[in-house]
Amino acid sequence: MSDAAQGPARVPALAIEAVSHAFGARRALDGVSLTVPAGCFVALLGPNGAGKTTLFSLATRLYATREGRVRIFGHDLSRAPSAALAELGVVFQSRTLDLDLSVRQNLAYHGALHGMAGREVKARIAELLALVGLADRIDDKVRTLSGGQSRRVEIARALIHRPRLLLLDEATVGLDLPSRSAIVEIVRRLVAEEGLAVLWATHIFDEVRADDLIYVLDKGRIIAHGTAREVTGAHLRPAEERAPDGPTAALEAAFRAMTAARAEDAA
Ligand SMILES: Nc1ncnc2c1ncn2[C@@H]1O[C@H](COP(=O)(O)OP(=O)(O)OP(=O)(O)O)[C@@H](O)[C@H]1O
Repeated sequence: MSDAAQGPARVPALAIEAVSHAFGARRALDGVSLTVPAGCFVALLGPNGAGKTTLFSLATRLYATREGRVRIFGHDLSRAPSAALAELGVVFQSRTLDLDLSVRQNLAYHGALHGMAGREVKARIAELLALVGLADRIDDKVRTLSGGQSRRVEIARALIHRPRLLLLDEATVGLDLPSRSAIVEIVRRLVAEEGLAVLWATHIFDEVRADDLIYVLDKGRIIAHGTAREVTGAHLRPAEERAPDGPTAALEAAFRAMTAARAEDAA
């Protein structure tokens, strides 16, 4: 029996197993394994150059997986790419909306690419724009939107075909605090209310909550995983863990300690 046939409760939304990737002699990912359970928010934390975007490029089949395996709701991305990709929505790090088209046109184009019928696309656009709080901007050109608003349109676009897994690569980078909070809030609501599974790549610690599952990626390797609370506890002495600045500062301190220890080992 294939993994996809075992029933939704047991099959993870995303299962990355022992994936490696090299650009020439540079090994960007080295035996990375990571699981996003169905209906869960998982954060992928890593500094610049850790390999987050490379991992996303493999999980979206932008790059072929040569070493290891990627499965989306049990569908092997190499062997059954259509079934796997039908379950997947992606918000890439760089902006990809057409600035001279309206919000509606950008979304409708994407719906057509997924083979959705016109009436279905129209209803889905209305539903999604209400969800991201942009119903009143439907006929405005994307050029007239703020950075945070365009990001929200990109989230709506990624969800147009009703995927059950959403990958976001540093979706809040370059945004001010209120815009960042609004986006994190929308994504967390989708997880809580719609049962969406999310892999949220970031290097911003205050976007992670103590109960979130996190994976810490550094120089192409997963160096810690568990809940943020567990990872913080495992890598900090108790006095630091009780830092007055709270869990964000504790997580950041734990992260610095882990990556610094690896840098010393490598020296
Ligand atoms: N197309 C490429 N050609 C050569 N090397 C690359 C390429 N893309 C990434 N790399 C290298 O692979 C490593 C991982 O890069 P990647 O972009 O995946 O990291 P990242 O965690 O997404 O970083 P950032 O947060 O800065 O986007 C880096 O050393 C980078 O220089």
